[in-house]
Amino acid sequence: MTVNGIDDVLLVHGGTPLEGEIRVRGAKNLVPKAMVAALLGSGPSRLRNVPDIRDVRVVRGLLQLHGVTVRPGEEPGELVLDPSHVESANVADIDAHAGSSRIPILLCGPLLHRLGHAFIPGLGGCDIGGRPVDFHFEVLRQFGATIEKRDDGQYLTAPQRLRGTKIRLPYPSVGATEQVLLTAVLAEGVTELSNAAVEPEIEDLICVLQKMGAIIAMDTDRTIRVTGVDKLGGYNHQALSDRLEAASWASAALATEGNIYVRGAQQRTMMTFLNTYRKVGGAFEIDDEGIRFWHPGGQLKSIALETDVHPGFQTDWQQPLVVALTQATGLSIVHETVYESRLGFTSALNQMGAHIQLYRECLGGSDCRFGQRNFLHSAVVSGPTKLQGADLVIPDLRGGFSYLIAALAAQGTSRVHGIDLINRGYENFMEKLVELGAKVELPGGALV
Ligand SMILES: CC(=O)N[C@H]1[C@@H](OP(=O)(O)OP(=O)(O)OC[C@H]2O[C@@H](n3ccc(=O)[nH]c3=O)[C@H](O)[C@@H]2O)O[C@H](CO)[C@@H](O)[C@@H]1O
Ligand SMILES: C=C(OP(=O)(O)O)C(=O)O
Repeated sequence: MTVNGIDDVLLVHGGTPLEGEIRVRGAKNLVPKAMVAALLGSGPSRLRNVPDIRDVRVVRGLLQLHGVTVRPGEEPGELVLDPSHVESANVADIDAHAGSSRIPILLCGPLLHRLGHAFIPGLGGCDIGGRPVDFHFEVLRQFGATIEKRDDGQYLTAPQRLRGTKIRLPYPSVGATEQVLLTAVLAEGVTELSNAAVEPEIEDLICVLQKMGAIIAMDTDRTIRVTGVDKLGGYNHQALSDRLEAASWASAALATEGNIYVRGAQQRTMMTFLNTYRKVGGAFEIDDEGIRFWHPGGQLKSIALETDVHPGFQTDWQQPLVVALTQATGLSIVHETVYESRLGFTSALNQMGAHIQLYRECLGGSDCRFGQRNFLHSAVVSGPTKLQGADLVIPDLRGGFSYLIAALAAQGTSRVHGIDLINRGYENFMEKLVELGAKVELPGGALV
């Protein structure tokens, strides 16, 4: 594997606890959506705390193709997005963005409002399940859009102004909820969405839209009501920080017996993770600027863990924490209920010496959509096990970070292939590793 002609591999010499301080910035799962929201405004928007990750670069390119001017603002990490010239956009090169991320589908509503038509190329994102987008197209149809599937993507049109509607999602999908929000705000009349996702990144997107002039009410029962308005302005917003990246570093501290202060980590968005971390035996201390995570010594404890929609245990926290669970005493149970194929990454951990057995049954509590359907979506992790360095090929974003953690916790040297994928959602991760004292090398002995 090469990226720009350079071997896409990192040598990791394990066995050193990660110690020090790193900073997380705006959330990968909020910032690109807030950038898309800027398309809805009649004037420029300012987004602060933007991380330098590939998913942000992809959306920036997509918006520029559609005529949005995107430029750095006055402070570091600030973007100014001006959608004044969207009507004259030239989107001939949009195919270049096929397979790049999941965000293009969220352009549907804004483009239908602005142009009356949209073209959405094939989507990317992590290969952790089928990841259909049927809910998205169904809700767009309900708003009044027509959708035509062609070989190169989906063509959408809105013959008239989109109309508010009443929608119930079959599952509280994050993306489909965002699709409804970004479409309903400028639709005619009221939209009522039930069984909505209520992740903190969705609340933050609602804050962005409200700043633009939208009228959105959230009930306690997963119902969101949007009263459409005729026009929205720009926004000025500080993006919520990345609770998923923060939890990855917390898991790294635990698995390597280290101590990491994560500047930017927020208690409010990480409560469920923090409870689980404490049950496993991890220690943390919260202050106004961030959270310190560390291994307090002694044995870690096995737990039963089930991923779920918010406020449950977020699925993107699962893979990094599983590496720490290989170091806990006894049998841990992990039931993945959000993605049917998010445990495949464990086979490489077994090659390193872990004992993780996968099951088709729903283990550890409730039945989920994947029970009795032949998906290996439950795991039993027995520990503690000593890990040995190995040759690892990164399968997906969080799986990739998990392999880095495993390699850092292992004895000996690992070659981790495909590391560029991690740049999709972790800002400057190699520099951060070095700051934390990790012994990592690029091929040929180059220092990171
Ligand atoms: C860029 C981004 O924000 N990604 C996040 C987002 O992904 P994303 O928005 O893609 O995830 P969803 O919440 O939509 O998916 C949840 C489940 O719903 C299913 N589904 C979804 C849509 C649909 O039309 N049909 C359907 O069946 C999916 O296959 C999956 O099983 O939320 C996930 C759940 O918190 C996170 O893991 C991802 O990190
Ligand atoms: C699954 C993830 O992201 P995406 O939806 O962008 O693939 C993730 O961030 O772990």
